[in-house]
Amino acid sequence: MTSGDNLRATTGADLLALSPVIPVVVVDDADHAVPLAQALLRGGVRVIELTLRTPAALAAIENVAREVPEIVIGAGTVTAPEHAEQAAKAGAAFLVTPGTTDRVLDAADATGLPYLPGAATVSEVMRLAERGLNALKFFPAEAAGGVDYLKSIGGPIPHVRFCPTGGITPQTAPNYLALPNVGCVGGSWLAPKDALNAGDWDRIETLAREASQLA
Ligand SMILES: O=C(O)C(=O)C[C@H](O)[C@H](O)COP(=O)(O)O
Repeated sequence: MTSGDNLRATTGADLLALSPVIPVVVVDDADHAVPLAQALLRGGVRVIELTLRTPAALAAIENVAREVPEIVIGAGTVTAPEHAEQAAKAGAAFLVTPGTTDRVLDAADATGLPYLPGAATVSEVMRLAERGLNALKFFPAEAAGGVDYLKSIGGPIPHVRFCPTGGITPQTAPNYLALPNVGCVGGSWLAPKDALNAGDWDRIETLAREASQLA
């Protein structure tokens, strides 16, 4: 990973080091993506995960990759093999999956991009580690057992590190970030739907600034 304006991630471990919080964003309007990315950057957050949950997502990724090169743009909600290729074509610099299947992993590998595969159980974590994947998304973090669960995984499997995501808040994030096997957390709270729809970029900048200072 390099720093400054060329901040990039080449491995899963790099992805965990980009920011204390990876904003997980659902965009309904591709035109929101560029001002959103700019607001996150002003707030000190240099990474964004745009979920492939909406028809606007791929165009949104394309817009950010083209117009805001200073931010590291990733595609989330990669739940099918074809999503990986589509996201890479749109300009995504990394991929995130909520869970894993062999076909999705193969497709993610084929893009050559770094990615965070999702896992929620010890066996899933072990299977991914066998494949050499040691930087994972822990999803759904709160529902699957939260901080205590992750702490327990760190006993037998200390070399795997996580980006827990799902149900995390600005209040609970520091508890996760204090664990040695957590590199960052993911959260949608940085880009609330009402702020996006209202074009309230100042609010998003403020939320980003607060998140970037969590450690
Ligand atoms: O879409 C995906 O790929 C997911 O895996 C789910 C998201 O990461 C969470 O929905 C974000 O969770 P919240 O911060 O609780 O809103």
